[in-house]
Amino acid sequence: MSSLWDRYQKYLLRNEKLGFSIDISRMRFGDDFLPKMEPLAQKAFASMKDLEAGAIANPDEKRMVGHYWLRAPQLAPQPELKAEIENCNKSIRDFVQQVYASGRFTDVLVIGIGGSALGPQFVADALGTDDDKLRLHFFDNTDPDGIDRTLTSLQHRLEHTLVVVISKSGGTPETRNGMLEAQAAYKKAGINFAKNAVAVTGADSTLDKVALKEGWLARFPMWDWVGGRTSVMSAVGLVPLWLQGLDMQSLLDGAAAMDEWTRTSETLQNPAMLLALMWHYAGNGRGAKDMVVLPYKDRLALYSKYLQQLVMESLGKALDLDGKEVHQGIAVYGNKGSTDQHAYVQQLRDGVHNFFVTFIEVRKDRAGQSIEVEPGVTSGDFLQGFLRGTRAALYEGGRDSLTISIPEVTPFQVGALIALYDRAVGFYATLVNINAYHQPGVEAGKKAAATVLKTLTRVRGSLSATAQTASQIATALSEDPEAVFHALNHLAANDSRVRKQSGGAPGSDTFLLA
Ligand SMILES: O=P(O)(O)OC[C@H]1O[C@](O)(CO)[C@@H](O)[C@@H]1O
Repeated sequence: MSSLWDRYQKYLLRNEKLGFSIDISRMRFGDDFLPKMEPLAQKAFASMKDLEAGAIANPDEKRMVGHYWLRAPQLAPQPELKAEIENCNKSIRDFVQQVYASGRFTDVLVIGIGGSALGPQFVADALGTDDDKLRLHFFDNTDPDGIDRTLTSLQHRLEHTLVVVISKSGGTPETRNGMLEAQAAYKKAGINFAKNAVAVTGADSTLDKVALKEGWLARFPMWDWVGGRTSVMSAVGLVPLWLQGLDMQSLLDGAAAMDEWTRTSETLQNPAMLLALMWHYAGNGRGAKDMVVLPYKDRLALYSKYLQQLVMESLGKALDLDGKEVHQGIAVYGNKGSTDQHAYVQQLRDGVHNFFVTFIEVRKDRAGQSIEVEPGVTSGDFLQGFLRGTRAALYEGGRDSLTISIPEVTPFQVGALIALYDRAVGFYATLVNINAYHQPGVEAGKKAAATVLKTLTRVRGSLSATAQTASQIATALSEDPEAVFHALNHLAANDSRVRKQSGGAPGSDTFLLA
């Protein structure tokens, strides 16, 4: 094999205009890999072209997949769609201006989950500053304590807090609960919730109807041709992030520029295709290796979490497009370098070899000048040293990595990063023949949760002043004793009337109403 320097130069792809580069030289694919994959890569380019032209690229749900049009409305397949996107963005801008002009608000509470929270959370954290126009907070769970923490931090500013409830389906229980909890807090404080609330949701969804009926401040659309995990450039991200005061036009422009670059069907010139091919190489097209995402920049720490949903919800599928059982997917985890060096990098270097790393390098250290922490050396030099050092150490240990470099964390670059992975995921899905745009598996957990809630209600109703074991209640209700036992424990921990008497073992514990 030629020297690493030669391999680096051969497999480094740069875009001078975007300041972006991707280095796949530390992935140990052989010379025959790319030629072997070329027919599949061409197939992926062709299906992406069809997708962007408005094909039903999500066959199960019979939907188009249009997140690329959000940053280039002129590419939408129908003029009405182009107009819808443009009108929506204009109405968001106008609304944001009205909010600023009113001087009523200091904070924004975003309520959403999954794709209706992760994008806004990542971008808000990556680009936020102390000069933000409005400060963002999130309810992204149905955890009562998490909700209380956020509400407590907002308690003296509730009147000046705009609530943005985001749910594409408009029926996600966690989000509905968050909304009800917020409504209750506003009511308790004597504030008119509707006059502080905004909805981002599908037309005629349950949430949409509530917002309409209660006369909320504003409603913005979420279209069925935008998936939750690729929705940050729709109203889902634009409403909260524009309110925060971020330059969302630059973010859209960065994504559009990356989209343009990644439309080339020249494999070696296409960074999204190189990513998809490297994932395929690393995991043998079966997801055999986990994707460890290591951005060396605090501002990008949530990117790993954002990518976790994008990649795992898109690629983790039981069936392929021909209905064959394949159980595809790639596990994604990561936080940030060099912090993770003091957490799990030991295992990456020496332990089980079940991963490949994606380093993300941000070339510019900071806005101002750096002090020297050692003669002639800055903190940023150290960060660079740890990145390059870890990359080299992993390679020496036989572990593969790829490196993405960006000049700095700006709205434009963040938009470009998001768009790069949007397309890489789409390409990979074609390489392994799956639908990246549905999530049938999530339904199973939702259905099971509904069953648990039903059991909980029945168990609550069956409690009396007489002490009973879980098995006794289960027999009376024809329920599973373990499910009943968990319900009883939950009730005992949260309902002061429910008493638990320990019998030394789950089967002997008794429960009664005090
Ligand atoms: O925006 P919604 O409809 O509330 O959904 C939230 C999230 O729930 C899921 O449907 C399933 O987890 C995600 O795909 C989605 O991003």
